Amino acid sequence: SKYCSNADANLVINQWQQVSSPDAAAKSKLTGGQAVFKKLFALAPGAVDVFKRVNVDNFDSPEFSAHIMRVMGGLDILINYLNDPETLEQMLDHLAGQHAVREGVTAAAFELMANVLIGGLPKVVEDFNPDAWSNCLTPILNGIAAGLP
Ligand code: HEM
Repeated sequence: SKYCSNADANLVINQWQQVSSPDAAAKSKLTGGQAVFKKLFALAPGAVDVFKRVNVDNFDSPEFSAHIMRVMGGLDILINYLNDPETLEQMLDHLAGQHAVREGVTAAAFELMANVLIGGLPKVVEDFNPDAWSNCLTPILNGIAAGLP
C-alpha cells in the first residue's frame, strides 16, 4: 500500500483518539485547528489570502471557525480510514478536487501544514510516535495536494 502500515495506522488512530474523542473533540479540534492555522500563517503569510472567502481577516469569526472545523473534521475522517486504503483514496481524490479549484493553493503549503501538524501534535498527544505519524500523515497530505501547483 502507498499509505502507512496497519501497525502505524492503528497506533495513529489510537493516539488521535486522545484529541478527537467526543468529550475532547469540540474544544480541542477548534483550539488545535486554530493553533495549526496560526502557525501556518506565521510561516507562510501569503497563505492567508486563499481563505478570504471564509473571513480569515477575522480569525476568530464564526465563518473561519467553521472552516477550521471542516478541515479538522476532514482530517478526523481521513485518519479513521487509514486502515481502509481504498475508501481513503476516494476521500483523498475528492478533497484533491476540492483544493485544485482554489486559486493560490499550493503543494508547498501542504508540506508546511504537514510539518506544522507533526510539530504541534506532540503537545496534545501522549507518547507521540513521530515515525508512525509521519508515515501516516505524509501520504494523506500528499493525497489532498495531488495536482496542485
Ligand atoms: C490536513 C489538511 C487539510 C484538510 C483535511 C483540508 C480539508 C478541507 C475541507 C474539508 C475543506 C472544505 C471543502 C468544501 O466543503 O468545499 C477545505 C477547504 C479549503 N481548503 Fe483545505 N484542507 C487541508 C489543508 C489545506 C491547506 C494546507 C490549504 C492551503 C493553504 C487549504 C486550502 C483550502 C481552501 C482555500 C479551502 C476553501 C475555503 C473556502 O470555503 O473558501 N487546505 N479543506
